[in-house]
Amino acid sequence: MTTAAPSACPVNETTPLITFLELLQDAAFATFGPKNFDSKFYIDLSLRFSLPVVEKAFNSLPRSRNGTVPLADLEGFIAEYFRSPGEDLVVADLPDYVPAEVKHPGVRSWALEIHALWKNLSRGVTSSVRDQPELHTLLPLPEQFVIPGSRFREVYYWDSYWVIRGLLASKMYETAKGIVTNLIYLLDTYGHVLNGARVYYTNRSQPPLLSAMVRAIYSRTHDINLVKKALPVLLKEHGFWTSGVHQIVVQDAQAESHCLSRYYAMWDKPRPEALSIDKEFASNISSGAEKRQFYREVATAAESGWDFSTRWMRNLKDITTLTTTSILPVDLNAYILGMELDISFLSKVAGNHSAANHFLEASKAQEKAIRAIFWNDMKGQWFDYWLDNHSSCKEAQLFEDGKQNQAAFASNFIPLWIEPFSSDKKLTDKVVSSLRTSGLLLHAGIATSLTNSGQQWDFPNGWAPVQHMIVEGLASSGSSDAKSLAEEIMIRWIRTNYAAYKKMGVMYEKYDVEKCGAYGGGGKFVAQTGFGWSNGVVLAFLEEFGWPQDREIWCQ
Ligand SMILES: OC[C@H]1O[C@H](O[C@H]2O[C@H](CO)[C@@H](O)[C@H](O)[C@H]2O)[C@H](O)[C@@H](O)[C@@H]1O
Repeated sequence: MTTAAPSACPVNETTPLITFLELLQDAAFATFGPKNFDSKFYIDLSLRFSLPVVEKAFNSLPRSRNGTVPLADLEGFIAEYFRSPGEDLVVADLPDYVPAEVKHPGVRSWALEIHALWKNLSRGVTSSVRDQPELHTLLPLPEQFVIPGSRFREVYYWDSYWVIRGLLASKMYETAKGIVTNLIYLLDTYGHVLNGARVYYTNRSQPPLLSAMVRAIYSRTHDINLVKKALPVLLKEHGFWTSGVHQIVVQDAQAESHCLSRYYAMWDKPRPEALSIDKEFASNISSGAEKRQFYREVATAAESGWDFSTRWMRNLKDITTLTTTSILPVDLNAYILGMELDISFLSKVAGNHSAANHFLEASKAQEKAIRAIFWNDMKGQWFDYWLDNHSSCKEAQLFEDGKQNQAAFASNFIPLWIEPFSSDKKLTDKVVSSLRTSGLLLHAGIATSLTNSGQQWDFPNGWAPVQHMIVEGLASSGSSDAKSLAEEIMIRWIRTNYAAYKKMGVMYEKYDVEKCGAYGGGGKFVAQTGFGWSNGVVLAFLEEFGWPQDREIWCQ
């Protein structure tokens, strides 16, 4: 799969296998109907025979005029010509897995069960994926990895940050390094770290946290070889996010220009892993060009990790008004600032002082840009900045106050995770009182937004990984008020999760939002233990904050 020549609106080419699996999906959707239909199941199938052989058999299936195939014929065809999703993965051995020591008696069994879940979630690819990649949508990663779980059977980019933090808490350093090696491989091969390790994810990335992973591992292991291996590709990644279609220049009121970044997927068709949903979303859009633009906005929202949220919608009730490419997101730009500081730190460790200085300077410019364009001193938050629709990276935009989106989102507080902001006590105090009055603090933790839209990245859901970044920012700041807010939030969240565990057990699949009275405001507030990145957050929390023994939160 190669990227088309640079153009105003780049689109990656698709592959013959994806095109064929989409046709199969269409036939399956027509035949089996929409109930319980999951596009991802079909796009994750692997072929038992070469594509021409499978296509020939598919084309000779009997069909009605509306595309349905007799049920038995389609089921028989799928069983004969495909391997089920997941069959091209093997459960991996984890040589560095050791039973954890947990001293606190109240939570020992919970912690040990979560720790043991690494064994359930570790995978490697089969030799067929390496030898015959054309039969698989799974990509041939060189090392073992940890998957989120459930229908997500591949490694994900930003999930891996919290997986790694959890693995470090579990002292599984080699497994953590293996994941980074895989992401380096993807970055080297495709020019960016993919959303996930599947052919259909090559057209976009996800929130860029690779440098944070490398730094977290280095701080534990002092593995200089990992740093040296990572640095050249981290430079590549920095270039990916700060140039071309990702970069927008905004000129502030003092006529100073700031370079900021946006999400921008190189795709303008339905997502192959969500084909039926995306086609349904777009069914009322009649113009071909508008449809293509809409599909790009959808894929770009997926790149943001926040798929989907009213954060990206001009009309909160209408998904077709997604306008993700026309928004400069606070969190993305905070992560890029973090990346620059990490690269500077890692370059220094590797003895490259000129690169260290260069990235320190870059970070100062990025920090200044974040303060100039996103920070709102009256409100004590950083707000996403809305561009005019279809803004190109060519013309500089003139800053206007009214273009800050003042709706409350958890992402408005992400810059606190990055040191230049958390170390600014005056600013942190302002942010703390703004967070306290934002309405986002609920019984079980921080909600992602205040709009109950039914989207998974909106109220009343709260996502542990995002929440934990804010909590870490608060905890690391010099403000005692911020530290006590961090503890307050974590205690609410961990208490809810522990109560859920006591009621329903540790596995993600067992959780049932309706049945678990302890959730207090949305299923996603639970740790989702059994799910990769949530396990990581729980273990990182336990390691970082210790067990708050005096609070009696473990006795419910
Ligand atoms: O299949 C639909 C979408 O699923 C992914 O998004 C969600 O799960 C990811 C894995 O845990 C997570 O990283 C993301 O934040 C979630 O919204 C996938 O990343 C999307 O690209 C995909 O279209």
